[in-house]
Amino acid sequence: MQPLYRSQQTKPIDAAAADYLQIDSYQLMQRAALAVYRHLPDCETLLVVTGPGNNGGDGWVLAELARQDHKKVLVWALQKPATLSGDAAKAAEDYQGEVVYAAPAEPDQFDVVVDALFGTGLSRAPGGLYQDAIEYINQCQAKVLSVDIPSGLVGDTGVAYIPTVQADKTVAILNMMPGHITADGRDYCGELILDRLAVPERVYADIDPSAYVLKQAMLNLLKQARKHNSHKGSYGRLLVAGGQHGMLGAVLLCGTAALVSGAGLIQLITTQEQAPWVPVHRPELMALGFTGSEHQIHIPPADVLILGMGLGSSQWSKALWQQLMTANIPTVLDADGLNLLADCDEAADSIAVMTPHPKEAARLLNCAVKDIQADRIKAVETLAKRYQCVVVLKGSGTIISDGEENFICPYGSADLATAGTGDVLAGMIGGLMAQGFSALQSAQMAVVWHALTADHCALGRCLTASDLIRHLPEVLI
Ligand SMILES: NC(=O)C1=CN([C@@H]2O[C@H](COP(=O)(O)OP(=O)(O)OC[C@H]3O[C@@H](n4cnc5c(N)ncnc54)[C@H](OP(=O)(O)O)[C@@H]3O)[C@@H](O)[C@H]2O)[C@@H](O)CC1
Ligand SMILES: Nc1ncnc2c1ncn2[C@@H]1O[C@H](COP(=O)(O)OP(=O)(O)O)[C@@H](O)[C@H]1O
Ligand SMILES: [K+]
Repeated sequence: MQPLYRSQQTKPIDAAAADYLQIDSYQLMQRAALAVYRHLPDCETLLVVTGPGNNGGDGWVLAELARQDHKKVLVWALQKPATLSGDAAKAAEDYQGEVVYAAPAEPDQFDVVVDALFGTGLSRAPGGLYQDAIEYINQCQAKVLSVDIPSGLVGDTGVAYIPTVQADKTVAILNMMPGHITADGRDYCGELILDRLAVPERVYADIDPSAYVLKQAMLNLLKQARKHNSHKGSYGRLLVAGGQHGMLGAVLLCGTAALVSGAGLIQLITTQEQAPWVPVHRPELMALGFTGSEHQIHIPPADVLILGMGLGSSQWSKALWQQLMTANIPTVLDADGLNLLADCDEAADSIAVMTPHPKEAARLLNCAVKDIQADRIKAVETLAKRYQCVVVLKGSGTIISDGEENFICPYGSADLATAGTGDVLAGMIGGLMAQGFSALQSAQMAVVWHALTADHCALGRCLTASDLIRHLPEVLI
């Protein structure tokens, strides 16, 4: 799996790469700039906007390459060459073309704008001249190519400062960062290309990544899952509990998704009044009614429990939650199941996977949603360590953690931002666990499958949860 590194880790990576290639850091910068130059869209005229560090250095080198390639190039230097240091100073010195120190008039004279303002060294929100430059770039009609990462986007977290360069294409050099694909990342990078400068991954094998990128190939495991000589009992017994009065849909979506994901036998637990309606909506699903606090539920044998979708927070909800959480069944905890957990101090040993969206994660960690989004990896890791389970932090660039390693999903889109798609995801995770996949594998495969289904449908508008379930099998063909 493709590793993702934090900004602090990029210096040792650069050093290891230079060492492997037996070149110095300036030659590495030249290679980086050439790599980016090769990904430049077809153009005659380009503006290269350079900043104070080595990202700017890449820009100066690229500008000279373009000049030698007979393009009409203009460098807009936010920092005067005399005040640059190290490789960036050398790069500026080697540039033989035209330079300006203020915003060029007629921004539409350029076919392409190269954003070489900030890379991994961004340390705060761009202000003053830098803010003006980013706003200028964003107003240009030209195609925008960002060197390494769009300026203003924080590589470690994917938080986009206001303003951040809105790139059409981003060429990441040597390594990718979590911020390229989680939180705001995918809204700013445009087409994302990684150029490893022909340095094999093993060269930085001793540098621990911050996370890994999940891959479509994970789903191959699913295609091999069914033996000829098997029966429904081979694919597990699953309980799906939730759906207080008026919320039957949540458990129905979850149970149906588990069914389509291949679980053998599925039983829904909902209110006494709603239970008879379950097979009317979906004949393959069995149902059990829970009347309330006085009712000691007879819990059927089960390999996995999915708890919380539409569960609510009433007395009925709490009583059902309490009984099921102490039933010692490996549990996928979602939605209100998580909110009830946030309200109690009890240990919850049976939780195998939890699937919070940022608001649910914020309740569990007793902080604000913006604190979760400010560092999604830290949040998911903290939850995984605290609850000793696999945690799936949903949203753009869903992150999975088992407390040891983190995995980010590069697929999916805001087409999934619609009621009930989270219930579907919980059902898929539980459905895969019932078939014998580990909690981590199930979370990884379900997240990828769920997101790829949205990409496969590519509606560019809301994908309803029911349609999502209907299209799931198409991704496995
Ligand atoms: N090392 C190598 O061998 C290679 C590196 N490569 C390239 O180098 C890039 C990393 O370079 P880098 O470390 O110099 O960081 P970079 O992002 O250019 O800027 C840091 C400067 O910006 C400043 N600054 C930060 N935020 C600011 C703000 N809001 N407003 C104003 N200023 C702000 C910051 O100042 P400070 O925070 O110290 O005050 C510092 O002066 C990397 O992304 C890749 O493109 C490739 O060529 C491959 C070989
Ligand atoms: N912008 C987005 N990009 C990618 N996936 C998204 C986006 N918005 C929502 N999703 C996905 O859609 C699902 C929504 O889940 P959730 O918020 O729990 O909804 P619900 O509770 O209504 O089922 C999650 O899997 C989430 O990752
Ligand atoms: K940049």
